[in-house]
Amino acid sequence: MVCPPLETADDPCDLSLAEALSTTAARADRCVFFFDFDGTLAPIQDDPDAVQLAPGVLGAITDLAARVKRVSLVSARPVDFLRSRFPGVPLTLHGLYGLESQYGAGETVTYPPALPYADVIAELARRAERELPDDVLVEYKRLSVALHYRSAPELRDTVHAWAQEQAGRHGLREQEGRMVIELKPSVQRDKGSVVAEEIEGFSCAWYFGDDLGDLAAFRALADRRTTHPDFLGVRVAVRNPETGAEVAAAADLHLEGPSAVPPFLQKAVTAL
Ligand SMILES: O=P(O)(O)OC[C@H]1O[C@H](O[C@H]2O[C@H](CO)[C@@H](O)[C@H](O)[C@H]2O)[C@H](O)[C@@H](O)[C@@H]1O
Repeated sequence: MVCPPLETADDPCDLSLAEALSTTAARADRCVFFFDFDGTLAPIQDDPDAVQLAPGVLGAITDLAARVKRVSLVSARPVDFLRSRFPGVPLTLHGLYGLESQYGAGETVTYPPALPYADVIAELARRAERELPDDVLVEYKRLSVALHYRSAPELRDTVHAWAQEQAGRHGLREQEGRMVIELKPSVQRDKGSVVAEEIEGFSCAWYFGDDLGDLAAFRALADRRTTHPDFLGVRVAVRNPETGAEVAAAADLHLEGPSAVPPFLQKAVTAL
């Protein structure tokens, strides 16, 4: 565990941040850095389409990508959206919780078991527009649909009940997030399986996340540390008032929001 730099740890740490960075530097060619997108690299806004990177993120991620073996985004956003925010940066992109991926400049590939769900998801998005109150924002993403209640938090129970019923009826999975619930295919693919797959062959990985969907990725790093004691896995929680406590409790290190990520990365790049 890495000692949190921003607060006193309850548990004794067996690795300081300085040691984690020096170990990472020694293994930079076998190290991968993972980042969630919303709430981690970009501040939360009411309108998902309007979201932009926090100042300094583009430069910091570009610099980091030149120093370590791989930088990957692991997000619930579609790959095309992620690419639009990082034009020309050499990243591996995992969108829709890993249901689609783009490796380098290659084509976007879809996780095949999810494809049969495309029609039901499209129909569900249309029904959500008709059946849910106008204040619920329906974000259709080809293989999943996000039902946002950020502008009307009092609708949370209504939205959750609708989602639960539809999930049961169509054999879908629910994924809760920050003022949102998503319906997605019932397949064995999430941020945890993406990370578990990617870290094969690496001896070092960092994961930065802020939301409940990121907990599976944190667990993948912890599991790897259990089976490979020499593996360096660092879980970084980006704090927020919504899901922050649960995510922070599972992390080794805490940052105070997306704006704290670029200065932290620039320090890391200098250390590497
Ligand atoms: O895995 P992520 O990259 O963190 O994506 C999770 C969800 O992020 C977006 O929703 C969240 O951010 C919105 C824009 O700031 C905000 O309005 C919303 O309340 C948040 O839940 C995105 O729109 C969703 O599709 C993602 O599932």
